[in-house]
Amino acid sequence: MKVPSPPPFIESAPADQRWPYRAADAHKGNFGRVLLVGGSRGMAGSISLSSMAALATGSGLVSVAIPDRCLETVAGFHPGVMTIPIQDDGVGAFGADASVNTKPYDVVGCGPGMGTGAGATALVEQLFWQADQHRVFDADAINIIAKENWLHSPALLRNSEHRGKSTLPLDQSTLVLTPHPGELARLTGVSAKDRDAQIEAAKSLAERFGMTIVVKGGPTWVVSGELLKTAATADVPAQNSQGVQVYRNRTGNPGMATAGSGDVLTGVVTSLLGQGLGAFDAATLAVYLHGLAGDFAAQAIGQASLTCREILGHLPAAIRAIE
Ligand SMILES: NC(=O)C1=CN([C@@H]2O[C@H](COP(=O)(O)OP(=O)(O)OC[C@H]3O[C@@H](n4cnc5c(N)ncnc54)[C@H](O)[C@@H]3O)[C@@H](O)[C@H]2O)[C@@H](O)CC1
Ligand SMILES: Nc1ncnc2c1ncn2[C@@H]1O[C@H](COP(=O)(O)OP(=O)(O)O)[C@@H](O)[C@H]1O
Ligand SMILES: [Mg+2]
Repeated sequence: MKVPSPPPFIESAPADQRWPYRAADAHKGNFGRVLLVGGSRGMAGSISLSSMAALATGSGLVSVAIPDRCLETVAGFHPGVMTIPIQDDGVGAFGADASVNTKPYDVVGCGPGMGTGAGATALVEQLFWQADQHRVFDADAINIIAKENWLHSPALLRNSEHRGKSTLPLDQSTLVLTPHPGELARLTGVSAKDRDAQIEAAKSLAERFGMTIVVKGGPTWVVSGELLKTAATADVPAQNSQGVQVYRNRTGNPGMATAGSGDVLTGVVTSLLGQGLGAFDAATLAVYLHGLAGDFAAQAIGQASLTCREILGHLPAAIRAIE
């Protein structure tokens, strides 16, 4: 099989034509069963924002797995979101033996507001292994990978022996990471002040593991090794010299530098993966749409007053603009 050549650097949004089509006889099962994992007492809003963003961008069914003590809080945000209580450590974080059944879902988004304690670490480790399923890791899921040094010493994964494997699956083409510059600095060791070096470090990870990385900021970049690893699963090995796919987003504004705005993005990326887009397509369309919603929100109320609520509230207008 011929290894696909990487697309050229994409300057403008390629996203406009790619909104998932809705057939006349469609039902909710056609648009993705989404699971979001995260939250803790004090940061229940984060994962709730992700869940509402998933619903607002077309997901058919959205469930949120949260520490038991947060269930009523999260359930109160949106009546369309289902909640799954997970073992609690007694004070509103995931308990040390926390685990989650991901089988019924098409995609899992994980990380916002979950902290980096024992239970959160156990959940992220579980999900890290499940490379046969699309996953989005944000915030504390990324912080945990960095803290545990799993990308650089995958054998450190504590459950390795139980799974009969000694190292992390090197094909992580189903994984999307959405770090802000602080999280990317923890993951790569490259300072958040050196944007160019951060993007290069993200490209190296994308190339090595096939993963897709959304390097958030103004502007946001998406780098992806998805095609390389997809090619590697056929009858030829990955030819990493082919390079990674790179996209620079052109929507968004500094008004989006406000708490919870990244949590909304996590929900949008997860939603689009659940609707059948590949990792690179889902990530690029999500950042484009999220930025456009932020631009509409800024037009409506100004950058200073912009909050995560307004980004969420303008997602429908952003979708209408690109449909
Ligand atoms: N409503 C909620 O419950 C919210 C919960 N959140 C959660 O709060 C926890 C901590 O996340 P935070 O992101 O606040 O904290 P972090 O400590 O991860 O990030 C903040 C630090 O990262 C660096 N940083 C971030 N963006 C940067 C940029 N654009 N350029 C340079 N440096 C940058 C800065 O050093 C900054 O002090 C996570 O679990 C997160 O999901 C946040 O998502 C905010 C909303
Ligand atoms: N100056 C900026 N210009 C454009 N977008 C920005 C800017 N600052 C932040 N954003 C966007 O806002 C979001 C912030 O994400 P993050 O820091 O994870 O927020 P939180 O964790 O509070 O939800 C990202 O999508 C990022 O691209
Ligand atoms: Mg964040």
